[in-house]
Amino acid sequence: MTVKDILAAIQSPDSTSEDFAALPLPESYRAITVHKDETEMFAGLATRDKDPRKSIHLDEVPLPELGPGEALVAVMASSVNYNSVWTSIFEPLSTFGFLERYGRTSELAKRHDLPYHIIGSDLAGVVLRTGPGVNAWHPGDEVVAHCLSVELESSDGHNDTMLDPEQRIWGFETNFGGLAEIALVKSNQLMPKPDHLSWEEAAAPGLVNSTAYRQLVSRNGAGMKQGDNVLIWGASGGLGSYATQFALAGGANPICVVSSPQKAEICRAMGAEAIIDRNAEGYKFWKDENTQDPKEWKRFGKRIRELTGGEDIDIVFEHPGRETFGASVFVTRKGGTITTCASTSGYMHEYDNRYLWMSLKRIIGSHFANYREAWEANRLIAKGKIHPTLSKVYSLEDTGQAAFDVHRNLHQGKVGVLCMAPEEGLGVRDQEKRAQHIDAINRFRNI
Ligand SMILES: C/C=C/C(=O)SCCNC(=O)CCNC(=O)[C@H](O)C(C)(C)COP(=O)(O)OP(=O)(O)OC[C@H]1O[C@@H](n2cnc3c(N)ncnc32)[C@H](O)[C@@H]1OP(=O)(O)O
Ligand SMILES: NC(=O)C1=CN([C@@H]2O[C@H](COP(=O)(O)OP(=O)(O)OC[C@H]3O[C@@H](n4cnc5c(N)ncnc54)[C@H](OP(=O)(O)O)[C@@H]3O)[C@@H](O)[C@H]2O)C=CC1
Repeated sequence: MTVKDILAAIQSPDSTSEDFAALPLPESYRAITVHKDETEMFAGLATRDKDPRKSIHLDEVPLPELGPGEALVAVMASSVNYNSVWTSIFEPLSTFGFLERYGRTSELAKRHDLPYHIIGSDLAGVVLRTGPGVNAWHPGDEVVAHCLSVELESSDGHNDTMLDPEQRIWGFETNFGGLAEIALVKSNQLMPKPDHLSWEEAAAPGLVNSTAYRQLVSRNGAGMKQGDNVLIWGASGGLGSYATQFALAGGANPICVVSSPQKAEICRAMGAEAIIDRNAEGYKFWKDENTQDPKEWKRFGKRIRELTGGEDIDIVFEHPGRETFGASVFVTRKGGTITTCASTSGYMHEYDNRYLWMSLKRIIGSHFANYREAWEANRLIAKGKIHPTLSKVYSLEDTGQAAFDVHRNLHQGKVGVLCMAPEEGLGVRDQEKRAQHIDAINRFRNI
């Protein structure tokens, strides 16, 4: 039995759940990996010069054993997330440390501690097998998977599953991720595939859409409300393209920051009106590596006031980190919120704390999304309220180039990867719903 036979079953309209259950599984499959014996390959290089094309491999790997509460999924498509860029440049840590630590927790978790790491935290595909105790999902189900892996044996995570002490991001802090022909997930990661989308469109939103939902909309994040002025950094990027949609759909007023006229145009096409091209306007928040320039924070704030009719920012959607954080804290209004989920440009932030405490502002740390938030975010995609922001699609062989594009900020929105799917555009089940949203679905394509 080979991956080709699985693909034939997926592509046949007559395949039943019983057919999928009866399909023998292959002994091995192709997967995108990084190698443990290469973690020092970029030692001494600047972050920018670490090239994912050199560290990312396409390997034939053995099929992992299926455990209780788990599912093996045939992956039709996946997407590149920035966490795969971090993995491939071994920053800020090598992810093999996460796999070793996980491996020490139980006999079953030992499977994850391997000399190769199969990466990827998104997928759209078809369930092949479920482990003991899985009743809600069956072979043949068309699914997407969110990337929250939790054990839930401690009460700490029982109200908010992100607070589980054994919380991990699948395909980053666990092995057997989505950039592969087959993936291993916990069955609670599975959600119905939005039926009006192709495989690659369905695989694009997962991680970033769920993260933006918690960070901006959920009460665990900023709890955005109608009329809020929301400053969105990287508004046409992975996270930002969903934050912009949530702001617009929720009656808020996004102030979109981007770095080119082309990206500004995408934000305008999404419906945003207040757009700042940080490149054209030449903001330089740091005079040198150690000194910020409050005059530049003020110039930025003045520009925001021009765009809002004199109002300041209720919520900052932060992720660039060191480069922007001082400005983000400054431009937030009295009582406003800075919500952060990352530090792409550096994790040691600096800001003037007087502007935080004297103006009663809050900084909220946010990370991915709990089970429920991920489900709600996927539901909005399925209902056609929020749309995938897929731009370019690569083959599995070219994943290194796809990750390079994201690392160098050469991409727009989300970059997709075809895993088992032989071509783009397959897997759409509801053409009528698709037709209603086709312009929005294609908004980021091939630009
Ligand atoms: C969904 C997608 C998301 C993204 O894309 S996010 C972006 C990508 N992700 C990242 O860049 C994050 C990568 N992760 C990390 O950098 C690290 O993962 C952390 C910095 C988050 C954590 O570092 P660590 O070394 O794993 O953990 P420690 O807590 O710093 O160190 C563990 C030791 O420190 C002790 N410790 C922890 N808290 C305390 C405390 N409050 N008081 C005293 N000790 C403490 C522990 O017990 C343990 O000790 P013992 O090493 O001896 O076992
Ligand atoms: N904690 C979590 O759960 C999650 C964290 N992340 C993290 O968030 C970060 C962003 O992810 P994602 O949105 O997918 O990545 P993308 O690269 O797709 O988008 C980020 C955007 O940020 C902007 N940007 C980058 N550097 C700077 C800078 N120095 N100053 C201002 N703007 C900048 C760029 O837009 P432009 O050039 O147009 O301004 C870029 O398009 C990554 O570090 C990632 O690891 C992502 C998802 C989940």
